[in-house]
Amino acid sequence: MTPPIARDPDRLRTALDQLSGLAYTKGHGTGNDFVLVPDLDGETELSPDHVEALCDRHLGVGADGLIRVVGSTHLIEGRDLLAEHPEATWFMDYRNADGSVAEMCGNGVRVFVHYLATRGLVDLAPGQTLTIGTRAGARAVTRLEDGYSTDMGPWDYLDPELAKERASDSLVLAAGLEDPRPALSLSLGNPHTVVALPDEGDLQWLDLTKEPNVDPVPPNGTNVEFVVPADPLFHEGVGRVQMRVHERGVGETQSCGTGACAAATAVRLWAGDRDALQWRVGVPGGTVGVEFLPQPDGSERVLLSGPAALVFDGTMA
Ligand SMILES: N[C@@H](CCC[C@H](N)C(=O)O)C(=O)O
Repeated sequence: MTPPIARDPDRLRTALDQLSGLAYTKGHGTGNDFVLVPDLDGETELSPDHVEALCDRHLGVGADGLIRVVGSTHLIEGRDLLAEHPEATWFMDYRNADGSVAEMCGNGVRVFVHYLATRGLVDLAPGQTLTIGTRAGARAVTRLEDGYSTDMGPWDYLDPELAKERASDSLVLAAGLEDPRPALSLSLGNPHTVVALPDEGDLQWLDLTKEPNVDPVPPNGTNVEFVVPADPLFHEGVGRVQMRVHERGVGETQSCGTGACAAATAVRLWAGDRDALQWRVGVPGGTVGVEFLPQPDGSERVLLSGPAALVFDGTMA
């Protein structure tokens, strides 16, 4: 991640000048906010500088990430996916605020589908499901009365060799913690490293303006989730976790959907309770639901549910 002090305002201003006339929509899922750029026919080239400038909270629109709304036939990753999933005709081209590409965004996928549904680009009534393309593969998103539920695919250990029989595979030190703490790295299509803290006081006092130190750092970097399991952990059969997150390519965000799935997965593994299928994960921007669906081959698919909102439309001056 680029340290704020290294920001180059001239480079970002130049990038913004090149985007004059660009239409966008601002949206969010539990406070994880995005600039959505409709590019239905794949005609808009967005460089890392363009993305960084649009996401800049001082010079641009401001967001944790950018989502290009594009037909799957208009990018290589989309065309590759269409061969196996011809129904995935829309592609969520997601980028982090620093301009880097990420495989998946759990909150973004709901906001993306909400955009398609409310702008009349797809017909999607509550109860109906739409499959969309992402760099982590096809994802089925079901519209609910009050939000969306996404089949995020199976969770996995980031490094199955290292982690399978162990509760942790790395150490994480963050500003506000006295000592490095054990952590477990998981994949939800993108990489996550989950760290448990003893209580909510520890969570509140973390300073996530600085990037946490992960040792060893996974090959493609990682999002870091700090979690506090509720006490008692279960209420009416639902597991409860509070979380803060430092996202790869962004910094601290109000919420991270894939991160919430990783947090529930790690806490469930640590609790040793594979029968606990329903979880609620509290984040600074709200609450999301996580459900595990055991599969005949022993894997478990993860369902993520939560709200999606569009806030305003704009055009770059
Ligand atoms: N906020 C997202 C995750 C976005 C990508 C992440 N920063 C990465 O680089 O993997 C979510 O809701 O999942």
